[in-house]
Amino acid sequence: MRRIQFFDTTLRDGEQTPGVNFNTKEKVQIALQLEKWGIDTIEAGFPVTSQGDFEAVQAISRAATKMTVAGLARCQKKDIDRAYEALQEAKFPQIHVFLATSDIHMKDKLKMTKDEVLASIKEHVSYARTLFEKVQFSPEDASRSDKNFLLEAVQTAIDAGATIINVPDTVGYSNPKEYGAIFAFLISNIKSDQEIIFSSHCHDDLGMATANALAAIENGANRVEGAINGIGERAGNTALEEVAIALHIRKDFYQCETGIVLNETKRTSDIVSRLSGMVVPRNKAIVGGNAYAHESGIHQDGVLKNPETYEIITPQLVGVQTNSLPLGKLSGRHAFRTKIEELGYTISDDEVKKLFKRFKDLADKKKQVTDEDLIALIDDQVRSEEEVCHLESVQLQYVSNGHQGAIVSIEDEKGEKSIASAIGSGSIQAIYNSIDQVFKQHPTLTNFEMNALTSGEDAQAEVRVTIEDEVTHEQVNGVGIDFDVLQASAKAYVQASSILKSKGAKS
Ligand SMILES: CC(=O)SCCNC(=O)CCNC(=O)[C@H](O)C(C)(C)COP(=O)(O)OP(=O)(O)OC[C@H]1O[C@@H](n2cnc3c(N)ncnc32)[C@H](O)[C@@H]1OP(=O)(O)O
Ligand SMILES: CC(C)C(=O)C(=O)O
Ligand SMILES: [Mg+2]
Repeated sequence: MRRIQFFDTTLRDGEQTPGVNFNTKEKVQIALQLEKWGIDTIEAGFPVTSQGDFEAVQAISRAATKMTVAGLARCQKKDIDRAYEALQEAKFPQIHVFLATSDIHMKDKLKMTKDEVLASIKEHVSYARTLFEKVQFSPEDASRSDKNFLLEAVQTAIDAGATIINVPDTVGYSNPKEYGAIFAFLISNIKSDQEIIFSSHCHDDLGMATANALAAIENGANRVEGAINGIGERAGNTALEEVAIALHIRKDFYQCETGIVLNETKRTSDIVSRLSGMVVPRNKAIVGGNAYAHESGIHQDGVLKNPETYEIITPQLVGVQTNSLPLGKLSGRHAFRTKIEELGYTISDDEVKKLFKRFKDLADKKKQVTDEDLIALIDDQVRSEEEVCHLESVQLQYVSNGHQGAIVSIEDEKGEKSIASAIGSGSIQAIYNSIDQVFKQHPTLTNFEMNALTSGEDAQAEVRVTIEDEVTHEQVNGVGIDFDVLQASAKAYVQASSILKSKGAKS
C-alpha cells in the first residue's frame, strides 16, 4: 500500500492566521504533540522573519527526535543561511525554498521575468543543496501558473537538486479535478534519476482544501501539507486531521496508509485550539464538539440499534476521551501527575510542584476539577512564565446608571508596580482603559470572547481577547482564566498587552 507522508505547517502557515502568535514554549509543546501524532515533517517556522521565529526553530530542532524539521526560505541567500543556522541541531533537517511562478505574482509582486525566475530557482536551490541533503521547492501560486512554465520551473528545481516538489494552491483557487490534473501532468513529464516526492499544499478559500489534497493523492502525490484544525492564512490550510481520517476510513478507495496515530488526533486538535485561541466550530469534521453527537429521534433510534447506521467514525478512533480519573481536593500528587500525563503533557518535577499547589487552591473552590480546568491551569502556567507583565490587582467602583471606575496594578519584568485608574461606560472598558494607561498604548480591541470552561455555578470563566496595535496593525491574542469574569477579562488584556509590548521592544 502506498505510504502518504504528512508535513505539518501549523507553526508556519498556521501561525499566519491573523491574531495567532505562539511563543517558543507553546511551539515546542505543539511540535512534540505533532511528533506523537505521527507526522513525518514539521515546518517549524520561517527563520529569517524574526529572532523569535529563529529561536523557535532552534528549540524544535533540539526537541524533535523522530520527525524531520523544516524551515522556510525565499529564494534569497540570507533566508537560506538563516534557516541553515536555525536547523543546526536538527537530527533530520530540511529546507523549503519557494518562489512564485504565476504571471500575476512574477509581474506585479516579484517584478521578475520568467527567465529571471528560472535563474533564481537554479541559483538558490543549488545553493540550498550545498547546505542541506533534503531540499523542497515550492512554485508559489502553482495552480494559477501557466502549466508549461510550471513544469519548466519544477524541472529547474529538480535539476538543481530538489527532491521534494510541493505544489501550492496558494489562494485556494483550484478544484479537485484541476488540482489533481496538475499532479498527473507534472509527475508524468518531469525527468529525474532520483525519486521525487510530490506534495500538496492547499488553502480553503473556496472550501475545497481537503478535497483538493485528496485529489492530489489520487493523482500521485505522496505527501500532504496542512495545519491542524485547518488554521492558516485567510480561510486556512488543509486540515490535516481530515485527510488522515479520510485516508483511514476510505482505505478501500484511496488504498493508502499513513504514520498517523489516529487516537492522538483529538488531543492534537485540542492543544492547537487552546494555544492558538482559534476555537474549533462545533460542527467541524473529525474534531468538532458535535461530530459524534446524534440529536434527532430517527438517528438516535438507528444508533441504538446499530451505531454504524449513522456513525462512520467512532469517537474512540480519534481519541475522544471519557473522564477516567476525576480529581478533587482530596487527590494526591500521584493521581495529579498521572492525569497530567494522560492529558498528553510532559512536565518536569518542578513544574508539577508549582501546578499541584495551584490545583489544590482550585480544588478548594470547586467540587470537581475537570480535564478542562486542568488544561487551562497548565496552559495558564506556561503562558504566565513567558509573560513580561502580570496583573497584580483590580479594584472597581460600580455605579448603576453611570460611569464605572477601575484601578489596576501591574507588575513588570523587574518586579516594579505601576498603578493607573480610569473610567469607562462599563466595568470592562474601565479596566481596559486603566491597563492602556499602564502600557501607554491605544490598541483596538478586535475580539472579545467569554466562555464558561465547564458547566455549573463554580465554573471558571475563560476570556479570549485580540488587540491590534495602532501603528503596526499587528494583532495579538491574550487568554485569562478566573472564577471572576472581570478578573479573567483583565488577565486576558494584560497578557495581550504584554505580548504587544515585548514585540515592540524586539522590533
Ligand atoms: C504564500 C506564503 O505563505 S509565503 C510566506 C509568507 N510569510 C511571511 O511573509 C512571513 C512574515 N514576513 C516577514 O517577516 C517579512 O515579510 C520578511 C522578513 C519575509 C521580508 O520582509 P521585508 O524584507 O521587509 O520585505 P516585504 O515583506 O515588505 O516584501 C517582500 C519582499 O520579498 C520578495 N519576495 C517575495 N517572495 C519571494 C521569494 N519567494 N523569493 C525571493 N524574494 C521574494 C518580494 O518581492 C519583496 O521584495 P522587494 O522588497 O524587493 O519588493
Ligand atoms: C510558502 C508556500 C508553500 C505557501 O505557503 C503557499 O504558497 O501557500
Ligand atoms: Mg500557504
